[in-house]
Amino acid sequence: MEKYEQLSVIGEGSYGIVTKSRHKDTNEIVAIKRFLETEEDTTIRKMALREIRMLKRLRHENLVTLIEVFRHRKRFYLVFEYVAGTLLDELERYNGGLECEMCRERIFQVTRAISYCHYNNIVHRDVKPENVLVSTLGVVKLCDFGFARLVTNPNEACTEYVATRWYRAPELLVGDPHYSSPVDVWAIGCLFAEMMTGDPLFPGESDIDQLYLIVKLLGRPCLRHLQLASKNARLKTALRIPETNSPGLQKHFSSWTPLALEFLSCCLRMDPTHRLSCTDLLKHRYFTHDRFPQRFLPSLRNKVNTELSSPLLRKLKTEILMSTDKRDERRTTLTNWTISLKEGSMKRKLSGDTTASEVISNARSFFDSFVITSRI
Ligand SMILES: Nc1ncnc2c1ncn2[C@@H]1O[C@H](COP(=O)(O)OP(=O)(O)OP(=O)(O)O)[C@@H](O)[C@H]1O
Repeated sequence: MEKYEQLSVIGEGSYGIVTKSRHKDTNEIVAIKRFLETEEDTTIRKMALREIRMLKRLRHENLVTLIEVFRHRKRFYLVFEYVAGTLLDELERYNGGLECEMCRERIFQVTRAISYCHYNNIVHRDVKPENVLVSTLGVVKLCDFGFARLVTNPNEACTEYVATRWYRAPELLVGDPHYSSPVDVWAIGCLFAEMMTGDPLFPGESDIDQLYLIVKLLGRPCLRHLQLASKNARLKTALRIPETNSPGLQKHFSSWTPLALEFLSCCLRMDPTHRLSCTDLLKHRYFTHDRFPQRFLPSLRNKVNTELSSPLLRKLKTEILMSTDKRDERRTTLTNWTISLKEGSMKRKLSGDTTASEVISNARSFFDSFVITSRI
């Protein structure tokens, strides 16, 4: 801990505190998440270890980068690249909602980040504006994997958890133990509507009120969820709204373009099995009708490379340097390196004699996201 100087507190969560800090030797600005005492408290220990495990598995340009993890006086510390803003800041700054193209850029990146998590069998479970970090150039980096869960067996029951209510899917509100990745898709829909209008779509004051607001706009839950809700007298009251009174999204957002509306409705289907997957959302005409991904992705990659948040670059640089012959760790030019890159089942070996930033930009030109699997 001595190598970092704390500058300010950025966020205080239920399980710890996040500070903006400076690496004393390199002047690098980082965000450090310090968990509450982790030795004695098993919940916090589990939470910290879960977040570390998840973050180590995941590397993507739209996910926050974990630089290092250490323990000091019985606590876990997670050191992240520092990202200057959040979607919540943007929502506060742009009263009445973000400009349409900005909404599309933000939600596209959020969907990419979650699609990558789902591809790796990870459900984030706490997608909300505070957890969508946004860099100065507009690069989205999803953070907070404290609630994230690895799902390998779709029939496995999940434990109940307390994620932010306003973005909670109907299946969570009725206590369906078999929820999965569609809960993140629901949250994407809520986030999108909030970006477009500036107001939270379902600002429930209690779990019952939350379900009531959803049903009031979108109509009744699916049969399975109605059956689950019928076992709970309080939930039953939330569902006592005649179907004809639910205006639906089209009436509610009558000024939206048809494609934006259709995208939203694909996220906010009451039956989770009818919601689109993130992979399909990325192919939705809302994004593709004017070749937006083809224009946006190269510019995103440029931004990422420009920002190549020095922590990420330095971490990778150090990793690569450490695994070379260690002749001179200070030099920026690497010689005779070989790294294997892997994205999903695709593998590629790169070799050369160049700088670490070129290694990374080479890697990025081959893959959207990558993990370095071996280095010489
Ligand atoms: N790398 C970062 N750069 C800048 N800000 C960050 C970074 N990581 C987290 N934050 C800010 O700190 C807040 C709290 O972080 P995080 O959500 O990881 O902690 P938490 O204890 O799990 O909080 P919560 O109880 O809200 O889930 C985030 O919502 C975000 O606004």
